[in-house]
Amino acid sequence: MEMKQRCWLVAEDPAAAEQLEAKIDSIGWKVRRLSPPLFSSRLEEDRECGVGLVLLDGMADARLAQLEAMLLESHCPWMVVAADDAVEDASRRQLVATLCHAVVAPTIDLAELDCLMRHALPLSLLRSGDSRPCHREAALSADMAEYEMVGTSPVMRSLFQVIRKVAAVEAPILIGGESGTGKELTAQAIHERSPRASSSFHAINCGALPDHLIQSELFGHEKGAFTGAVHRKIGRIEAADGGTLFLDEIGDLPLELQVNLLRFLETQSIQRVGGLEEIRVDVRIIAATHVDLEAAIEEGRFREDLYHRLNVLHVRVPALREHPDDIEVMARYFFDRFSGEKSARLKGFSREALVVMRQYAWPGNIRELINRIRRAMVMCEKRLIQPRDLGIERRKIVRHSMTLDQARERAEREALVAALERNESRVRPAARELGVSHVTIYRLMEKHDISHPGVEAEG
Ligand SMILES: Nc1ncnc2c1ncn2[C@@H]1O[C@H](COP(=O)(O)OP(=O)(O)OP(=O)(O)O)[C@@H](O)[C@H]1O
Repeated sequence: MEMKQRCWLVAEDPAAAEQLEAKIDSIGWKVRRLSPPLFSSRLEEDRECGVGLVLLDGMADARLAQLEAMLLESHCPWMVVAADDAVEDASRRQLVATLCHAVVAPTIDLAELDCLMRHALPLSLLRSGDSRPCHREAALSADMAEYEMVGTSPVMRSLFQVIRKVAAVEAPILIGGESGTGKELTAQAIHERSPRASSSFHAINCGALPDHLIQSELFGHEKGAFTGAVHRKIGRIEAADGGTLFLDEIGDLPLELQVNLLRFLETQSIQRVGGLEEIRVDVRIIAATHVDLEAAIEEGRFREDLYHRLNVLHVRVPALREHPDDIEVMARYFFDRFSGEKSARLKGFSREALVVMRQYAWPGNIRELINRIRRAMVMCEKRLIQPRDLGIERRKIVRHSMTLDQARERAEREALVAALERNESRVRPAARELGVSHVTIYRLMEKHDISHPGVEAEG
């Protein structure tokens, strides 16, 4: 038997409510009636209701303040059932215009009403701080809860799949991707899924430390090893014993330290600066880079042997512009996350803001998205965030717009990822679906840097 969808029905007049309830029930909805007094806490009585109806005809003026407070707290989209003249009064008009999703006449065709209500349902999930689009599978929401990584597009789903796979093995990992795409978050997610999860995760940014400090920071030093070394210091590698060490901006590691790191990866032991003792340390290294390390090798800035040692497993984190379908979901997620900093009046994003966010190229990726949303939440003086609050002007969008070639590349990548995902990463069925040979699929996977489910082993 099919489960009935549930909806709220708010009405002042019990007889009118009963009549409307019978009609809505006849089109397959289970009605939860709310009769005055209307307190927001009553919305807790049934969290399954995904949409609400308000019968405005016959509602007393004195009730409007209660109704407004309740609608403000509610995550549901609300529809007003009212005759034309019921919304002529200015305060009623204001309430309906700002807090309701639709206005329908009491004489509306029931099939039409059913259709409107069903279409409004997904809004309640989007607004509830639960950034899951309602029709995604449960597995996906579990992914997000696990890593606090938001994303439901094929590329992000494929990233979640890779994270799970590489977490289970012990080898070093190299994470590639532009700045602000979520490389550190990915490393953390891998750690949390790995057998080392109960031990610590240490992160160090190789680009942020002066050259003369990095060595003792990573490997530690003995007392008296150099001027100023008044105590023995345990380095980050040793401190991470049993856990995971995340080395961000690995391309910035000075060449002489690259040798030491390589030695550690080969022997699993370190020597503190000024010490002779070989200390065995059990640490999993995850490195990340936003620069092309192969180019750095060509230029003599990065050791090829270290590159192969680190790049045993490779994970690529996509740029935000490669998964524009996630932008709205992420925007709402961050809006909810920072909602403590906003004015009570601010309710969300205008349609125009959502459109420009989708078109913008996001050179700073998710970090930029977060910063622009936080700023907009402070700057916005209206109920809904506008493009100018985000500081995204049309001009910028045009400048970053794609060429036809870029658009083709993107579409090709997206089609490939989606087909592999639909076929559980099996290449031959994906090839059949896309009407190409399996050799072409392998070529395209290499071209677009898409990991094979087995995760490519190098070095
Ligand atoms: N999928 C995601 N869902 C939610 N938040 C995310 C996601 N990816 C990244 N973030 C957030 O975006 C910000 C930037 O992410 P992170 O620091 O992991 O990026 P990065 O690639 O390591 O950046 P950099 O290259 O500059 O070191 C962080 O606040 C992170 O929590």
